[in-house]
Amino acid sequence: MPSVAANNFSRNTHHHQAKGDFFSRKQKIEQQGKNVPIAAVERRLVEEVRNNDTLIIVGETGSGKTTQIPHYLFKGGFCCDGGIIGITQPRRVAAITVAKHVAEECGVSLGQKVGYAIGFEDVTSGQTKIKYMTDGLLLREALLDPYLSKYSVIIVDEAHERTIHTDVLLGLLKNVQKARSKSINGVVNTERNNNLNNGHALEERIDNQNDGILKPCQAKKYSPLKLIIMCQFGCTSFLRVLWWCKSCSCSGMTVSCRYILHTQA
Ligand SMILES: Nc1ncnc2c1ncn2[C@@H]1O[C@H](COP(=O)(O)OP(=O)(O)OP(=O)(O)O)[C@@H](O)[C@H]1O
Repeated sequence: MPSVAANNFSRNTHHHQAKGDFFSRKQKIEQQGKNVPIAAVERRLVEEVRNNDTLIIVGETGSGKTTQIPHYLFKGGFCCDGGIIGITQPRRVAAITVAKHVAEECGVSLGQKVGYAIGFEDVTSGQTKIKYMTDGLLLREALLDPYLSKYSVIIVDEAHERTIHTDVLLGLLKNVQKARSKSINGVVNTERNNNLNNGHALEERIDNQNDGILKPCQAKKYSPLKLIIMCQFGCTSFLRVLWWCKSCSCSGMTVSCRYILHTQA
């Protein structure tokens, strides 16, 4: 029969081994987050979001768009005014697994700084700043809160999949963005828009024809909504119809991520 001392020794060894495993896994995950190609353009990316209300990000699969960009924006101060960063996924399982992975990478419990919401399952709290969800869920939220007022940034991921929810969401978000912008300025800032779009007024004309779905709120002022659409290479033509875009490449990357920039919807 093993002695008490031997039992204690074995328990301590197990405890230290588990602790060691935990820290080496944590280190590995943190390292993984730093090694993705998109990490090379973190500062540039945050700057682009700061300067543009709508950004279309095109990058290869695995370059780190889904897991890293929300965190970069959080660090860049996009939640400072109390707003949160919402990221939509076409599939429930993706929303859950990515949220778990990002929470682990940030070293927080799921449901605190990083959470997810799908169907009737809501793993978020008052502290949640990065929220992964299905695109259908965000559409449902828009029925209750048409201005999506709790979001400072909304990221539509996997837009190239063109699910009905994603397509409807893109149209809706464009309207929300415009209404929120009007609630502050009275008008959409077309001067900046047109300058950065090389003077193209086409989009503004199309918008005026479709105006009236969501009227700008007279009584309340909303902060501008930053909108980021993420998709894979070669799938942006439908977005160019919805938004008049100019494009620019980001140099110095090991795996290319192209940014197609747009100013304001
Ligand atoms: N749930 C997860 N579990 C473990 N590792 C993950 C998970 N999600 C992402 N990763 C890791 O993070 C890296 C970046 O993935 P991420 O999903 O951010 O890339 P992406 O550019 O958004 O790709 P995609 O366009 O396919 O969504 C991956 O290479 C993978 O190693």
